[in-house]
Amino acid sequence: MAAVLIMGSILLVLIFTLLYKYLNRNFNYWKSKNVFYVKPIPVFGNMLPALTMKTTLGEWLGDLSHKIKKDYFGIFVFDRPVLVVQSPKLIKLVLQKDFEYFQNRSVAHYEHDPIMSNFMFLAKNPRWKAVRSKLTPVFSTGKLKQMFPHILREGNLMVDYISNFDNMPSIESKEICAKFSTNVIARCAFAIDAGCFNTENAEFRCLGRQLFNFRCSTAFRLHTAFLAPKLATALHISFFNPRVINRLCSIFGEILSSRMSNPEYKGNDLVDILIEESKGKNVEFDQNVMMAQALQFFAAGHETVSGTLSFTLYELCVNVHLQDRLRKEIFDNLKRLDGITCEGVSEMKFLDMCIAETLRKYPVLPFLDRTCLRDYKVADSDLVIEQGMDVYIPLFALHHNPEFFPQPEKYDPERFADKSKINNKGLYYLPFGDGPRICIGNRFGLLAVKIGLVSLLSKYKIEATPRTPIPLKLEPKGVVSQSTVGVPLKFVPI
Ligand code: HEM
Repeated sequence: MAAVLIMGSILLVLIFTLLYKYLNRNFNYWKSKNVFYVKPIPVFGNMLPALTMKTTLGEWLGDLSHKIKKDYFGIFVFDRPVLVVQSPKLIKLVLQKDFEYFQNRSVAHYEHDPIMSNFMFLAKNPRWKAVRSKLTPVFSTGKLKQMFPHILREGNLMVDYISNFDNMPSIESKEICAKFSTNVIARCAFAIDAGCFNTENAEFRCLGRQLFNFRCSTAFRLHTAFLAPKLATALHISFFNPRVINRLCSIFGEILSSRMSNPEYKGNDLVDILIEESKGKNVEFDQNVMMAQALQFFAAGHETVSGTLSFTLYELCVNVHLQDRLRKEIFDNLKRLDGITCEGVSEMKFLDMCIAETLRKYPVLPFLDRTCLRDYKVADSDLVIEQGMDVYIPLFALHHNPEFFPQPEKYDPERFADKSKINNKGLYYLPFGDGPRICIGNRFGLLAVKIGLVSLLSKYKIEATPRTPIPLKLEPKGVVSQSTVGVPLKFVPI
């Protein structure tokens, strides 16, 4: 009996020792490379604050990078060494000049999944390049001009919709912005009416809500895809809820078939381009690739636009003098050009400055990620980024770094009065990323946010209510920047 107990104890100690060694096997990596690093703890590496949902991913990386004032440093995401790059010059090399080494994101890829493997955001080269070059024309200057009246119409519908709540002390403005952005994407990409302002729970809105809600399952999917990409790939943990994806596929499938069977109809939209690309000449561009792009635009477009719009409304109601200044610019412009026009919207400088400042304070993504494709020796440095190493560019931290943006918590559009002063010594302001993988929808997204703001501010004064959170807290379960409690505001007709 005693012998069995002794053997059992030895076995247990052996198992724990092996497990401990296994979990710590990579923790010598940065030391061996002579790179400054943050001391990890077994299993979690440096991830504990973000995993316990005490802080958002952006704030977590921000805390680390503000303490470590170095051009780059090593961290451990669980047991995986990752290089955090925060020198503007080095960021420029990674994103732009030496892009050939850093063409792919480190986020999970889904080769087994015919739709997800073709999502532009997730796709790896060479597939990414083929898809990106075909879809670039969707957002040409000419196409954006054609979209303008559609977006403006949705802006007017949003204003009408809010008039139903004129006497309400507080309404959830993020939800209204999301209805607007969903309608805009549906109209511009698929030439259909999502009907979010007609029906309270229109199907497109419900599906969009499910893609970025705060449920634990959504947080688990998105966090695993970004932070444990190998696990997500190996276990086929889908980036988005498969039920939502299946439903969207069936809706977009119907739209595509109906358009293909009616070739004389031209929507001047994403669907036209997808169909053109798929015509015989390009076997690579099959139904799945088309479907993936439709889904990609829906998923990427609505949360980004609605978030930026609602964060701007929030800051303008907290900083009333800025709201007054912006409204004056809008009124002057509308009076001079006799209404909201495409040229007028692009001329409004203070509008542009406000949105730039919103995107600084609330960047949509907490960090940009790239994987090094082959060993990369950093010029004038001892650093060699090895093949397979993941690189994080801490977007939120850079945007909140007092060295680049003094008093970073202050909402101050004046920072962008002279844009030539921004990113003049490398890259540190990156709301849309940069380089060949820069956001493909950036000009479209900005146009939609601008039209949304001009439509609202020309008709309503926006006020804080007792329910408006001051300061606003970001939701740790969200991978993109989202307020924990939405953005409740009061809209007072002018
Ligand atoms: C305010 C609005 C938006 C913001 C702040 C934003 C931000 C971003 C950021 C930070 C990236 C990563 C860039 C990088 O890694 O360098 C990205 C990528 C992307 N965005 Fe946006 N986005 C916005 C709107 C949109 C819209 C409206 C669409 C489409 C309708 C869109 C489609 C995409 C796609 C497809 C990618 C992946 C591009 C690639 O890998 O080549 N985005 N976006």
